[in-house]
Amino acid sequence: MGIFEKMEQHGYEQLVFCHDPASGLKAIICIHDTTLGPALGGTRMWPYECEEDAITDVVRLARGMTYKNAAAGLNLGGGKAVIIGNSRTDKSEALFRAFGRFVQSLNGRYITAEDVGTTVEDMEHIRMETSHVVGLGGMARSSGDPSPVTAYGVWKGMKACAAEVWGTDSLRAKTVAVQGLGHVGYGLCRHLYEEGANLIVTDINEENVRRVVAEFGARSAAPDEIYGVECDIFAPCALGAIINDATLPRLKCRIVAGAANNQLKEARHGELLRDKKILYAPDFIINAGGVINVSDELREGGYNRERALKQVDGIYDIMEQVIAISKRDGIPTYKAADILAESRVALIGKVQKTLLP
Ligand SMILES: NC(=O)c1ccc[n+]([C@@H]2O[C@H](COP(=O)([O-])OP(=O)(O)OC[C@H]3O[C@@H](n4cnc5c(N)ncnc54)[C@H](O)[C@@H]3O)[C@@H](O)[C@H]2O)c1
Repeated sequence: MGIFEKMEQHGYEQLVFCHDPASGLKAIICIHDTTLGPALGGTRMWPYECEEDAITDVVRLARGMTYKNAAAGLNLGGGKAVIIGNSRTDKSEALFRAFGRFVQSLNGRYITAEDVGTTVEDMEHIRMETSHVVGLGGMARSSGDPSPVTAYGVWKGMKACAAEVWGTDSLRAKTVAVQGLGHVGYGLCRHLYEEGANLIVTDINEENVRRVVAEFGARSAAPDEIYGVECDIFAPCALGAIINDATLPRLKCRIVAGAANNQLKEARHGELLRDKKILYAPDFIINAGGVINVSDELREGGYNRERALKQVDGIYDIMEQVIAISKRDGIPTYKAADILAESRVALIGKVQKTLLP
């Protein structure tokens, strides 16, 4: 398929190929949709085997950001960038500064941030060449590590699901199985523990398990056992594609709600969850706390944590809306989430501007 054909298929606006011979930079920036505002999305550094793979990844991720930002109620469009290279061996100040110049050349149509393979230090190099970057470390008014805020949003989204299933959003005495106790999983466990939930946890890193068992009185399970434990809620906070043909028949929960990206291996697994009467909280709806937090840096006066957390509280209402659309249209929640995002883009796109000519 030709590149324009690919762009036409899902309405991509712009694909920018960036090459800087001196630093060896080879990057692609994709702007999917700027109806709601400048395209915000991180820069991923990955050793793609071929250019085709890099293009496929960047367009998929950019489109995902349009949906995530729109559903979160942000006035931001969707974009993403990929740098082709090995994040352990190919990084240099020159490479990220060269990339920063390309971001600057887009004049604010694309705003970048950290992603897989890039760090706060890399963002600081980008910042030397452009102001269109968020999520810097150590600066006054920077938003810092997004993970605790992501965890907070997941907890809120989970509570909205609980209200639907049990008629009360209290998670007290509910049993939650958490897979992955890294930055987000740990924070989620803290909220659940403080609310009085029972925890069953797993991680391939034993140290992470020990910490959550000691601090929050969790019971541990082996990594492969977690899918089949008796629980009320399953919270995937590690890997993608964990809702699949092998795991689905083993699930004994009423809700799946966690932070991991791309939890459904295929769309049909979203249908199968619904058939099993398991309420699925679409990942990009309930893990939007991080992007809401970082985007607050762009608002008037710079980052304000209180304001950011207040907006993350809204994930509860957004999850309620997703459930309402799913019931109204008789469709699984993953589809309802797409409808919510698409209708916001369509609606705001129709708002007439009233500026003087
Ligand atoms: N950090 C954020 O703000 C944020 C925002 C949105 C989405 N997410 C997504 O949430 C997930 C977790 O993010 P994070 O920042 O906590 O990552 P992390 O790397 O800090 O934690 C992931 C944890 O999962 C564990 N893990 C890996 N494979 C496992 C397996 N097979 N079984 C059990 N545990 C396993 C790792 O050992 C690690 O402790 C990722 O999918 C990420 O893309 C994170």
